[in-house]
Amino acid sequence: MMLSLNHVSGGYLTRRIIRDLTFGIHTGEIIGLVGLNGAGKSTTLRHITGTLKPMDGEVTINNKDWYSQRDKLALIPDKPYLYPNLTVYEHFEFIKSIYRINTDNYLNALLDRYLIRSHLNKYPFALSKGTQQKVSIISAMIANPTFLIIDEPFMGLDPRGLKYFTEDLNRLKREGVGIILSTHMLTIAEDLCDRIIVLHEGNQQYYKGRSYLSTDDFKDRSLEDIFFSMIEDKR
Ligand SMILES: Nc1ncnc2c1ncn2[C@@H]1O[C@H](COP(=O)(O)OP(=O)(O)OP(=O)(O)O)[C@@H](O)[C@H]1O
Repeated sequence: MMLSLNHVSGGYLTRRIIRDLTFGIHTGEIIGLVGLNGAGKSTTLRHITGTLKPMDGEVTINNKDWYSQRDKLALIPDKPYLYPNLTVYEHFEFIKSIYRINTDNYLNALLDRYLIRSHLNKYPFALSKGTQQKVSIISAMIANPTFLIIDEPFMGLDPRGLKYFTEDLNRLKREGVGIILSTHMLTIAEDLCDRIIVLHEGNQQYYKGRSYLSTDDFKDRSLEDIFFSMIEDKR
């Protein structure tokens, strides 16, 4: 199964932020999206999750229109969006009811893994930022998505949470989930991602492992090195 962006341009009202993006996310792979502040990473992800409609082009899942396939997507946003009037426990119950899923074993395992059990009866305002982030991560995982869309997930996590989260992303990939994640953490992206898209001033460039897909110029150079050469060249 594949989620595809076909010549997608878009932005806000009349302001075009991303231009002519064309790439696919296969199930069982992790794609990284990197770029400077304001490059359009979150805007790209908002087009994938349907929060924004493309001005041109289209987003499809397995060649079907996005809308009919939207239950295959889950989002971990950069700022956790938790319902203020629900406790953590009620939050998970709500997710289970709207996705009509019974994932209690999985949920229980994740509660222990992310140390959330002692927070189950708390409301979001009483949680630390990182704990809110973990609730958001678990909510997306128990929805059993085919494609997981993640916006800068690493910032608020403690080292333990970060370790388990990166392990979980690799596990989900092995289980056949397609993942796209935006991040500023280049070294994590390089370790985790099968392919990386560098967004810069509306352009997309690909980087895979240590070999650049279309030219020899980038062979054997780190993502950080390539990233800086891409953005500094264009100043
Ligand atoms: N809701 C919005 N309304 C209008 N313009 C917006 C909105 N959100 C973002 N923008 C603009 O779109 C451009 C791209 O922003 P976006 O948040 O996609 O960048 P980003 O690559 O995710 O940045 P960061 O690394 O800082 O998170 C910026 O110029 C920003 O000002």
